[in-house]
Amino acid sequence: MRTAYSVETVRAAERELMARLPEGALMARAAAGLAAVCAELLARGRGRVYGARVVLLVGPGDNGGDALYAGARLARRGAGVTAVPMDPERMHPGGLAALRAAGGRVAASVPGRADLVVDGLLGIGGRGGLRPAAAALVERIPAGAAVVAVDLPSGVDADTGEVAGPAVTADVTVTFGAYKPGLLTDPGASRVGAVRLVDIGLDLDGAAVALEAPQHADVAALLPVPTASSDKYRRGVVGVVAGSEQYPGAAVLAVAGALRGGAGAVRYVGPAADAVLARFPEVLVGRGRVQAWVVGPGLGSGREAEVGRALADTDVPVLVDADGLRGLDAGVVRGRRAATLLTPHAGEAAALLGVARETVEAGRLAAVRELAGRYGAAVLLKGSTTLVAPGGGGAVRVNPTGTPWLATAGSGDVLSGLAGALLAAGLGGVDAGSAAAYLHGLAGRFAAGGAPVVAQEVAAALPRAWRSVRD
Ligand SMILES: NC(=O)C1=CN([C@@H]2O[C@H](COP(=O)(O)OP(=O)(O)OC[C@H]3O[C@@H](n4cnc5c(N)ncnc54)[C@H](OP(=O)(O)O)[C@@H]3O)[C@@H](O)[C@H]2O)[C@@H](O)CC1
Ligand SMILES: [K+]
Repeated sequence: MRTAYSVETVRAAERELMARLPEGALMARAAAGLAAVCAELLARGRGRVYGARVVLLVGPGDNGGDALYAGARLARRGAGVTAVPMDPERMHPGGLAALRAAGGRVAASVPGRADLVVDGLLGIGGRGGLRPAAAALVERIPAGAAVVAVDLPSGVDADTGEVAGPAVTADVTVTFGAYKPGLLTDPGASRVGAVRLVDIGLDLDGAAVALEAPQHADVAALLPVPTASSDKYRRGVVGVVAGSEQYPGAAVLAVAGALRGGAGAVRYVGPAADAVLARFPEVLVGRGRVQAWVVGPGLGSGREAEVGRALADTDVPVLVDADGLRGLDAGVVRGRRAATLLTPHAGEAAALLGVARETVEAGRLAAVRELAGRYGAAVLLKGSTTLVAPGGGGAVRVNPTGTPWLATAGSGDVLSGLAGALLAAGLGGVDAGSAAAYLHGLAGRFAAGGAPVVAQEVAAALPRAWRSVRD
């Protein structure tokens, strides 16, 4: 897992380490790592550091201090380094002295041309939207310059990824000690560019993880593999309650996802059986015993009783998606014994929370946590960065795979079927949701290959995604 920690946790680890080290040691480590990445970028872009034009945007705190010390290192290697302060009266004194001693200069405004801009305005001490003095500097970042953010892009909230107003968009973010949730969660995540983690010696073993991003090996360890003694019932039967006369395709796509999710069998319940069977003759039709239900894709309106019936099967895991989420009763969900996984997109999450869609989009992490808490269930919030929160609180999973091409009709139906199959195989709600999102994202990338993709191609690419994870 790639793990991210809250600012509070990082600060506590920092205090503990600082108490054991000489003053300035941590900042020196941070600045050395930052300067190394900057030098690498300059060498890649223009062949050498010597003679490069480097601009430092310098905030009033330690984030600015990191930038100044790194700037001093680049100046010593022959770069022309100009520091532009947000507030000329408040600059890290030691960093400023180091930069000056190395031949760097301070200017009141951002030069019109630069090879590299180092964003040292705000780090984990930033609060709320950028104040005007900071925003004015960000607006003047010269076009064509590579932008390196120090710790995180200024204007991005470290704990939530929220972006209130202007913010830096970086090519590379050099972060210290640990990932911060805001680097992995949109809208912040789309501002960070490539993230480089610099080890400064923080000890976070045993600290509470705020957000975790599974990697191939984590997902491989979760995926069910049939053994010699497996039969179709042991592998899990997933029941799919989906589709309507108006939306028969949703049933076909949810079943397609379920079939490729490792279930022993898929049982379909609903009015689109002909369409499902025409496509997948291996599907069982009609009610019967299942190890998990997927209920909701393409149901249309007026089918609440079917959702209620699935949820009433309290010993069997249930995934509720799309139309199934409408008017979902939190009391019923909380009363279930087996896992429940809710898979809303931002609009559905907003309806459940009684807020505007924009509120969910702007604060995805808060929204998914709130929903999971209210329903006491795992919640998978679909979107540019898919998040999965556990019902009982704790680390939220963020999906690192995926592609914007997946924002296509029916893609969510495939995901539901896939996650349902993993529930049927015995995975818990968070594991099933996050493993499904991971495979679905990879399949989307494979199917798209940089071109538009349709949902059935995503389902068809799922076996390749499984293989790539298990390799
Ligand atoms: N963690 C670690 O182990 C290590 C951390 N290190 C580094 O320290 C950084 C944290 O430094 P930090 O605590 O000094 O805070 P920082 O981010 O510089 O900002 C605070 C200043 O910003 C201001 N300000 C706030 N909000 C604002 C806004 N919206 N718009 C404008 N201004 C705003 C605020 O002003 P005030 O509220 O005081 O008026 C205050 O002056 C961290 O990110 C990393 O880079 C490394 O050196 C070593 C190891
Ligand atoms: K920054």
